[in-house]
Amino acid sequence: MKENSPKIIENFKELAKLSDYSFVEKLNSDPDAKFNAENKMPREVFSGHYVSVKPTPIKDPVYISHSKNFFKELGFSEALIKSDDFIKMFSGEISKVPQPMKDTGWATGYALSIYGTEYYAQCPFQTGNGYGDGRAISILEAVLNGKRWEFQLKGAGRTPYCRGADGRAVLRSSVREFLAQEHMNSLNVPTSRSLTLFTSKKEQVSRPWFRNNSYSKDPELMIEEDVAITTRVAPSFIRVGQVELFGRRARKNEHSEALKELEMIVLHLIDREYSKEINQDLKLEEKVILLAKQFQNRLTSLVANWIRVGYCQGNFNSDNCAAGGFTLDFGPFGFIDMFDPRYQPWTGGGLHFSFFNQPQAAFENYQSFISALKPLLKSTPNSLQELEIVEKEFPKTMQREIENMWANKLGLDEFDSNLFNELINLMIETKVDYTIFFRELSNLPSSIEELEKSFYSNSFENENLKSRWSIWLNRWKEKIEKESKEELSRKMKLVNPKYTLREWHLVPAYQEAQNGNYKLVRELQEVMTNPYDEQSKEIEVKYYAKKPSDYFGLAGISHVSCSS
Ligand SMILES: Nc1ncnc2c1ncn2[C@@H]1O[C@H](COP(=O)(O)OP(=O)(O)OP(=O)(O)O)[C@@H](O)[C@H]1O
Ligand SMILES: [Mg+2]
Repeated sequence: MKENSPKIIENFKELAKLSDYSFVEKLNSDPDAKFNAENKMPREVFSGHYVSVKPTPIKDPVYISHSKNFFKELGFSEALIKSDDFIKMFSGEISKVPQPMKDTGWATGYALSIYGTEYYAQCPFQTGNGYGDGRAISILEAVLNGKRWEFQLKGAGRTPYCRGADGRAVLRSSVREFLAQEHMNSLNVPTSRSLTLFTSKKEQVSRPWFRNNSYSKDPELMIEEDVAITTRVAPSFIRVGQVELFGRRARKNEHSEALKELEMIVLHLIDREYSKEINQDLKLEEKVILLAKQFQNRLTSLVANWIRVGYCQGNFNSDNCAAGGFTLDFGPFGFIDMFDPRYQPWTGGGLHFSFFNQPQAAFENYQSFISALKPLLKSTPNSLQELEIVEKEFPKTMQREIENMWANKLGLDEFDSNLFNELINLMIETKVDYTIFFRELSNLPSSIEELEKSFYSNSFENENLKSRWSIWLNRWKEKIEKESKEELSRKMKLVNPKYTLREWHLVPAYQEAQNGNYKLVRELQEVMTNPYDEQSKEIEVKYYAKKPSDYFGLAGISHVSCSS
């Protein structure tokens, strides 16, 4: 028992000793950084994998929450969250950290493809050289209990990639990201992790938003919001877009080191995210093929998991797609209430990133990733061909993952397309609450009435619909009959969460936080980090509930216009 429990890091000095910045040391830094005093103005970054940037701290940081679970996993003592040095660091003040910690952070450039099309327009210089981490700054790498982690502040001020924006994140979006990220982990879906959440009452920034009780799809005014910094943690923050940036430069031979820099970032990605699966001694081309296969496995499994838990990443561009195959960027996200395959919570996102289109969006990102790898195989045509074969397998792999996921959600040994298609039709026609429906189904109901609490409309007035539901339920029951009832119900409840983080739960939590009351944020954190468990009656009444009808179509609840 003892051997497995992590070594506890009692204080900040011990944490400092464990820092180890191999990222910064192995990769190329932007050679122009030294000519720019602070690197906080938009400018083109032509080469190098990262730019050194000092974060801009938020003044008089106010603690809102930290992840107790993740502290435990890292071996962080709870005392750390009370330490002034720790609070300073994770609210952006790193100028006086003890060595070997570094007193500068780093931001990385990345490219943008939207649904597989390369974009340059979002870069202020129209070259792509000014696009990247505009407000995310990594500040620490450390090996903790044998595992390497990168710590990144979101909302820590301007970088060369800020494009003239303020480099800040507001309290609203930071509360959403902090909670959703931890929730995702507790749903057993791979994700970057939340460490801490701090706000400041001393700085406000403006964001486009809606009037109260508005139904507008477009933002109607600018509102002032307090700033905040969340720290997220992952083995790396390499995005598909980042590999693409170097892939594009190599393809166009933009400078003499371009191909070398692509190779470096790809090998680095393998080191950081795929070292277990890909042997160090293989040749470059073999590594590239394995990377393509492994990323395919992870990405397809990730998207199947998102659908399983009702999550929609409303802006699944290549720059929001982590090359390690985990969830990244909890901005324009939503957890679905009423089932609709076209659900898209973010008004800026478009239908191509809607709920059931996520597998296709993932494929587009995957193709962008593969294109970025191709320059590395120019001199090995056989490997290039093999890579293209792997690429073409994506839809099949995705299909397999999705079908397995549906089979598990329904407690079946095997996917049954007839049963599934009829269910989807019924769910759409009846307007069911996605989470409640599958959780109630996990109780193995004997009649369709037992599922009614997940229905938004009074469907049983429609005899035809009612009889179709009964037929469906009977057919489903025939399929599951072989198993022990208790065991099956238990298994289904492990994949069908009882609690998901709905927007109308988040709204009062961040609104109260804006007033200095963090009780709801902490309550939501507690509930949503145990999403599969039965919790108290009071919690059930409050959170295991359909979206109230007044909220349908309401701006800020049913859809968001600004995720930052
Ligand atoms: N307030 C801001 N100041 C500077 N840059 C910003 C700001 N908001 C967004 N950006 C940048 O705009 C780009 C697109 O934003 P997007 O909403 O996808 O990302 P994000 O939520 O900031 O960050 P991430 O993907 O790092 O979680 C990103 O490169 C991001 O860094
Ligand atoms: Mg983003």
